[in-house]
Order: sequence, then structure tokens, then C-alpha cells
Amino acid sequence: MEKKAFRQQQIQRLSQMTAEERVAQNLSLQNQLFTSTAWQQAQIVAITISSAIEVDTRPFVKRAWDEGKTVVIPKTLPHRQMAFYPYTDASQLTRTKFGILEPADGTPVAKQAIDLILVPGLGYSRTECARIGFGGGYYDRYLADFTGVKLTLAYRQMVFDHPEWPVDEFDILLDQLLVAKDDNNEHN
Ligand SMILES: Nc1nc2c(c(=O)[nH]1)N(C=O)[C@@H](CNc1ccc(C(=O)N[C@@H](CCC(=O)O)C(=O)O)cc1)CN2
Ligand SMILES: Nc1ncnc2c1ncn2[C@@H]1O[C@H](COP(=O)(O)OP(=O)(O)OP(=O)(O)O)[C@@H](O)[C@H]1O
Repeated sequence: MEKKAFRQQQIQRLSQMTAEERVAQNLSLQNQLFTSTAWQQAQIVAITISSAIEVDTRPFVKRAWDEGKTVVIPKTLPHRQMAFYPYTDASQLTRTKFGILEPADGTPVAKQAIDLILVPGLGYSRTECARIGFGGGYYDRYLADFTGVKLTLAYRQMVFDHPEWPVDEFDILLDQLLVAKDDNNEHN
């Protein structure tokens, strides 16, 4: 399947998740993230402001603040570039024409200062940790020379054994993929 068709299929699947299923999978992901070495060792963490179909990132932001970590969030720039700006409870956000919340102003942090990036997306493969996002190519460009940890948190609906979309040479592979556990299992 082409990337574009695969994205549309994933957006459709994710839109159909029930509120209960989202809650259960989000709780599993929070448990896995907060106990991970990557999280515990990070001082500066890059997080997105999630939209409705994405993994809920608000608990990640709150926990990071509680633990004294610095949170940075992306702002899209011309030429499909992206920069990360510090995010606090005093930050002003603006909504882009694609409906995504971004910092209104501020000073970007240097890429080398970021320890951990929680990478958003629509689909991932378990074997090679390939990723497909919303199609802007923003993260592929940004991550090309990023040396910290690239970690993704995924609903089960986002995960495939092998990529069911074409993987291009510019697609950046993730370092770690955390997948929500089955919500019938209490050891999540
Ligand atoms: N919550 C969240 N924030 C995020 C991302 C994300 O995936 N999730 N991003 C992750 O990258 C960046 C924004 N991603 C974007 C991805 C695509 C387009 C865009 O231009 N879409 C066009 C089609 C693009 C194309 O196919 O050429 C469109 O919808 O018409 C805009 C922003 C930064 N912030
Ligand atoms: N390192 C790069 N340099 C130049 N162009 C790039 C690079 N990475 C990706 N692109 C371009 O960006 C476009 C979108 O890439 P792709 O379809 O892989 O997006 P995506 O990974 O799904 O999106 P995103 O990273 O924003 O979540 C492609 O047309 C590709 O040519």
C-alpha cells in the first residue's frame, strides 16, 4: 500500500477506538514510559501536544514537570523544518491550520541539548522500528542528525510485525518502541 493510503487507513482505525480502550492503553504506556531508563535518565524531553487520535501526551508533560525535567515542544517552520521550544504552564500556544497546537513564541533549544524525543506517528514496525507519520517529513528531517534517544509510545493498533508501507531511505528508524499491553492483563 502507498504511504498516503496507509495513513488514511490508520487515521480511520485510530478514530474508531473507544474512550475506554484509549484510557487503558494510555495507562499502560504511562507505566512503561515512567519506568524506562531512557525517561529516568533524561533531563530535557521533547514531547508533542497530542491531538484526539494520538497517544495522550498530557500525562507525560505533567510527570516531566513534576520530576523537574524540562519539556520542549515542536514548532513547524518554513521548508518543512521544525524547532523545539521550552514548554511551561505559562507558555502561549497557537493552533496551526492543521489543528496542531504549537508554541507562539520563545527561544528554540539546541538539538544537542535534547536527551529524549517522544516521536509521534501513525504506524510502526516491531522488527526494524520503522515509522510512518502524518506525511510532513518533519521528524525524518529533524532526527537525521539527532544523537539522543528516539522513543515512540504506540497503541496496539499502530504496530505491525513488518512495515505495511514503503520505507524510504530518508525514513529514520526509532531506538525504542513501547507498545500498550493488552488491557485484559492486570500486569500492565
Ligand atoms: N501532536 C503532534 N504534533 C506535531 C506532529 C505530530 O505528528 N503530532 N508533527 C509531526 O510531524 C509535526 C506537525 N506535523 C505535520 C504533518 C503534516 C502536515 C501537512 O502539511 N499536512 C498536509 C499534507 C502533507 C503532504 O502530504 O505533503 C495536509 O494535511 O494537507 C503539517 C504538520 C509537529 N507537531
Ligand atoms: N532528511 C530529509 N531530507 C529531505 N527531505 C526529506 C527528508 N526526510 C523526509 N523528507 C521528505 O518529506 C516528505 C514526507 O516524508 P514521509 O512521507 O516519510 O513523512 P512522515 O515520516 O510520515 O512524516 P513526519 O516525519 O512529519 O511525521 C517526503 O516527501 C520526503 O521526500
